[in-house]
Order: sequence, then C-alpha cells, then structure tokens
Amino acid sequence: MQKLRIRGGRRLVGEVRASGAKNAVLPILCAAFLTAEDLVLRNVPDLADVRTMLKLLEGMGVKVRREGDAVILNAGSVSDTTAPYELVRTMRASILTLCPLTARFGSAEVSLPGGCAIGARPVDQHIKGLRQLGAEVEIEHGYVKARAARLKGARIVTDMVTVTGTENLMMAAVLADGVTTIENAAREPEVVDLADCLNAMGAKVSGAGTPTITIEGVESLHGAEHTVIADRIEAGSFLCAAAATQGDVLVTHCEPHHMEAVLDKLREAGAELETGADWVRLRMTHRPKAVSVRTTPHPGFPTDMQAQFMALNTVAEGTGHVTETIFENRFMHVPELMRLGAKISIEGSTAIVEGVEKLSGAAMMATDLRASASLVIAALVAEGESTVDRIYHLDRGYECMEAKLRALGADIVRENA
Ligand SMILES: CC(=O)N[C@H]1[C@@H](OP(=O)(O)OP(=O)(O)OC[C@H]2O[C@@H](n3ccc(=O)[nH]c3=O)[C@H](O)[C@@H]2O)O[C@H](CO)[C@@H](O)[C@@H]1O
Ligand SMILES: C=C(OP(=O)(O)O)C(=O)O
Repeated sequence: MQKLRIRGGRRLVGEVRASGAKNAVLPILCAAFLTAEDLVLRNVPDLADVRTMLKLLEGMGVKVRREGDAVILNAGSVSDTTAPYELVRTMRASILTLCPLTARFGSAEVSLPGGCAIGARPVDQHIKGLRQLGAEVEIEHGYVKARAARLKGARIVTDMVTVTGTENLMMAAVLADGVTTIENAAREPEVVDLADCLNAMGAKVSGAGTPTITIEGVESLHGAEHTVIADRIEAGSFLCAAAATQGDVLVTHCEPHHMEAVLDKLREAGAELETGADWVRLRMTHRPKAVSVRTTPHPGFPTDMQAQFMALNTVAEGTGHVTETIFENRFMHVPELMRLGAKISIEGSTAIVEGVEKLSGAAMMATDLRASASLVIAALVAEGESTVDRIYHLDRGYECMEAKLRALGADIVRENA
C-alpha cells in the first residue's frame, strides 16, 4: 500500500493541465458495447478506474488498444456478458455495462455494486428504467440479470436525479425500438459528453443537459471518434488547493463553463479569478474567507467538490456551513481533518467549519476518492509533515496528482507504506 508524505506551507504557483474526466470516460468506455466497429476515444486519463473498466471490458472479449492518451475499443466479438463481483466491487461504475450489453446482445449479468464509504448507493432506478424498456430483470445471487429480445422505447421518470442512472438508460434506449423519454434526467456535463459520443456513433439523442432527454432508437450504431471532456472535479480540486495555499495557479485544458458553481464559491472565498475558453487562473492574495455550500445536482454545487471546500474552510476566516444532500455518509474526511487541528462539528447533514489560523501536520487515512483530495489540500497548508495513507482511493480518480502538485511547488512524495 502506498502513502503520500507532504510538508505543508508552500504556496502553489504555476500551471497545471486538467486531464480527461473520469466520470465522462467511464460511461463512454461502456458505449463501446453498442457497436461492432471501432470506437476511438481521445483525452482518456490514465486512472485506476479506467484500467479497471478496460480490464472488465477485455474480460468480456472487447479488443482494447492504448495509444498515448487515446484508447481504441472494438466490441465486434464479445464472448461473455457477465461483469463479475471481483471487478465491480472495486468500481461502482461497472453497473454502466448493464444497459449497453442488454441493448446490443439481449442479455447481461452484472454484479450488484453494493454500498460504499459515502452511502448505500442503490441502483434501483437503473433497474426500474430497464424494466420499463421491456427487459426482464431479476436479482439472483448478487447479480442483476437482464434479458430482452429487443428493448422498446418508453417514457421513464426517475424518482431522483441520478447521473449513472440517466447514462445507463440512455445507452439502453439508443438501440430500442421507438422513442424513449427520460424525465428528471441528470444534467451533468458528463451526461452531455456521453450523448455527444452516442450521436457521433449514429444515435439520435436530444435534450441532454436538460431535465428531459429524448432518444429515438436506431437499428444499429457505427464506429466513431470522440474526445473526452476535461475533468471539472480535478480542475476544481487544484483551484481549491491553490486558494488554500494562497497561491497563483493557471489550470489549462479545462472547461470553465462546466464549473460555474465552484468558481462562484471560490470568488466568494476571496479568490481573484480570470477565465478563458479553456483555462482558469486563480490568485489568492490573503487568507480565504469561509464559504457555505450545499450540494445539489448540476448545475448546483457538486457533491464531488464538497470535501475539498471543507478543507479550504478549515483555514478560512470565519465559519462555513457545508451541507451534503446527495450522499448520506460523505463526511468521512471530517475526523481526519480534525487530526490536523480543524474545528468541525456535524449537525445532521451539515458540517459547521470554524476556520483556524493554522493546521499542524499529522498522519491521516483516506476513506474515499474526494476525501483523499481534501486531506491532501489540508496537508499542503498544515505546518510540518503529514502523511495520507490508503491513496488507492485517490488513484481511482486523479492522474499523477502528486507529480502535478510537485510541479506547482508542493513538497509531496509517494512512498510505499
Ligand atoms: C461514475 C460517476 O459518474 N460517479 C458520479 C455519479 O455517481 P452516481 O451516478 O452513482 O450517483 P447518482 O447521481 O446516481 O446518485 C444520486 C443519489 O441518488 C441515489 N440513487 C441513485 C440511483 C438509484 O438507482 N437509486 C438511488 O437511490 C444515490 O444513492 C444518491 O443518493 O454522480 C454522483 C453525484 O453527482 C457523483 O458523486 C459521482 O462521482
Ligand atoms: C464518488 C465518486 O466516484 P464513483 O461514483 O466512481 O464512486 C467521485 O468521483 O467522487
């Protein structure tokens, strides 16, 4: 197991490039099942989750070739439509294989992902929607087993806004007979990116990015080339780190219009921001001011940035309220941040963070992906040395984070624990 060793107290200064988005590339990799022709993807980040997804796809017979930041997939001879527990348990996004497999091959068996550190995270809406599209779906021995001769278009209204639920059902509907509408659809940029890729493959998807997505089913899809959007959460994490260390950082190759809620909060924290078509520069010339955030589906403040803003608030002037409305257990970073001297109390789904002048370095344990990022940010400002253990969580979603931070002047190394 590896850990990060960080000596805090250095301002982050310089330029950092955002990688392709984890949450966009994972569903798009699964879209490869929808055609027998090549799907060429560019700007694919080298992440543990991407490697897990490629392993899962290869295990089913998909041919995978990596060329730099491109991945070429061919699902012309899929031999197996089972996603086994061993891989699904390490990456919930494996459930995204369920709908494209059922749509193209008429059957799929995907292990139920189960809960994870941040919440129970059921997939009932994926299953409900797939049934409405005409599939027979059973749960047996921990697996979702779906079967359908050909899916049929339907009107689906999800009970709550679900990102991967919307994506999975979109991938079912593209090959269905007739028209599907998904109402109460997630509006995240990653949903739009998947729709763009599906349309490049010959699908007829409209309305992605709005609460109603309409999909006119087609007989088959063809190969395509697609460039994955930038990771707005990775970009936002670097901006938070820059703000916390009172630094001056330019994030390039990102999409500022995907990050408006986060950029607004950084301005409220006192950061000076400049944006261009694909870059954001943040300068923080004084101690940040505490900000209150409430997580909501896009275009609201993203739950995946909650922990990083919590870290920023720990050293801010004043008191910030951080309310988590999406996941019932996404405050696992709180006791770890308190080990550095942060003052945080939890009341229900709100963490009340009273900023302190100084944090002091300590050993910490990462519990989930964004919690890891928040611990790294806090360690970058803390006096003295900190360690962050169990960074396999971080590696799921950040491409060489420590190298990128080092290039900005951070004193951070990866070690074998
Ligand atoms: C790979 C990926 O894109 N992951 C993102 C995706 O996760 P994911 O797609 O799993 O999250 P959802 O949007 O589905 O979850 C939203 C809420 O709905 C609940 N729910 C969801 C589906 C369902 O069938 N039943 C149900 O009850 C969940 O438990 C949660 O409370 O969106 C989350 C919310 O923006 C992000 O934090 C994750 O980074
Ligand atoms: C919760 C996250 O990812 P996943 O849905 O893959 O667990 C995340 O990206 O913060």
